[in-house]
Formats: sequence, structure tokens, C-alpha cells
Amino acid sequence: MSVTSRGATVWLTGLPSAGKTTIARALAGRLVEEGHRVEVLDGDEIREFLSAGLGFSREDRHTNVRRIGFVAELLASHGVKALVPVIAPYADSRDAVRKHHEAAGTRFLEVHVATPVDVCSQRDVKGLYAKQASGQLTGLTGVDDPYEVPETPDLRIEAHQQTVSDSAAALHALLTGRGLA
Ligand SMILES: Nc1ncnc2c1ncn2[C@@H]1O[C@H](COP(=O)(O)OS(=O)(=O)O)[C@@H](OP(=O)(O)O)[C@H]1O
Ligand SMILES: Nc1ncnc2c1ncn2[C@@H]1O[C@H](COP(=O)(O)OP(=O)(O)O)[C@@H](O)[C@H]1O
Repeated sequence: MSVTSRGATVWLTGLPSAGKTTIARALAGRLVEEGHRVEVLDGDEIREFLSAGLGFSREDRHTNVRRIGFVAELLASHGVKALVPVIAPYADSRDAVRKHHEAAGTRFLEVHVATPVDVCSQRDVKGLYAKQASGQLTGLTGVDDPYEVPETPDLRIEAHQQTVSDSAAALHALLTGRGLA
């Protein structure tokens, strides 16, 4: 089987505004150019459709992450590189997704986009950190809601210390090293 037809889920976990989506899309562009089939399962889009009605409680986040993991595995099992830029703040949810993939014999890579909260809050792409600071929002991941840092990710990207293109290249190298690119 060629590397382009080997499916895998690549989960990019990290805080809001860490750069998960930006890096996933940069990697996706490169993989598509090389002939891979790629889907980016973006958290916001999923929450509008597949997870409509779910909030940000621990239980709802767990449900959201497991649903996304289910869809990613289906795609990956059919030869797609499923790139998932979704916060997934709880280790047990991420483990459940990993186990689901292992049970199906589908590759799963966990990537921690480790941008620190002070950098994320300065970027504040969606204005969530400002809302939290002014009391209009509570339960923001990394501020007043938990983010359990992955202990042994397949790759940890210090994304604030390098360019988007460097981060995408590091991810691509991970895939190459695992026989997936
Ligand atoms: N309270 C709170 N905490 C964290 N994030 C919040 C919250 N409210 C809204 N958002 C926005 O929701 C986007 C999607 O979240 P996810 O589905 O990735 O989150 S989770 O894995 O279910 O925790 C997430 O997208 P990203 O910024 O792309 O990470 C946030 O912008
Ligand atoms: N080195 C970098 N790596 C990734 N994103 C960066 C970097 N420097 C600045 N950014 C910007 O930070 C923002 C990250 O937003 P986004 O990718 O939507 O984050 P997330 O999906 O983690 O919420 C984007 O506007 C991106 O252009």
C-alpha cells in the first residue's frame, strides 16, 4: 500500500488560539499536493452540525470528542488523513479515542500544540479570552476550565517558537517517520 493511501487520524490538541486549525490546514495543503486524501474536522464546524446542542461542560466536551473520534476513525479506515484541530482538554477523552482507533486497527497520532496561554490570550482569535476577562464567559479552557496537558504525545509542537510552515513541516516529518507520508 502506498503512503498516500494509508489512512490515519492526526489529532491536534491545545488551547483556543494555539494554532491548531492554522497548522492543520497548512499540513492539509501539503498532503493534498502530494496526492493524499485529507479531511480537516474543524471543532467549530463539527459543533454547528454533528455536535449541535452540546456545550462546554466536561460531559459535553467528552461526548463531542468521542463523536469526532468516531468520524475520524471511519475516514481514516478508508484511507483518509483525518486532521482534527479540536481542543480535547481531557486525557480520558483522548485515551478513549485512541483506544477506539486501536480496537479498529487504525492509526492515531496525538499532537500537542503547546502554545502557552499568555500567547493564546494575546492572539484571542475569537475574542473568548477578552470575554472571559470581562466576565461575559466562564469555563474557558486553560483559564478557568481544565486543560490536561498530554504526557506522552506523539509530537509536541512549541508552535509559538516557530513559523506555521515549520510546525507543518514537523508534523509532516512525523507522518513520514511513521510510514504515513
Ligand atoms: N468555554 C469555552 N472553552 C473552550 N472553547 C470554547 C469555549 N466557548 C467557545 N469555544 C470555542 O469552541 C471551539 C470548539 O471547541 P472544541 O470542540 O474544539 O472543544 S472541546 O474539545 O469540545 O473542548 C473552540 O475553538 P478553537 O478556538 O478553534 O479551539 C473555541 O473557539
Ligand atoms: N507560529 C504560529 N503558529 C500558529 N499560528 C500562529 C502563529 N503565529 C501566529 N499565529 C496565528 O494564531 C492564530 C491561531 O488561530 P487558530 O489556528 O484558529 O487556533 P486554534 O485552532 O488553536 O484555536 C491564527 O490567526 C494564526 O495566524
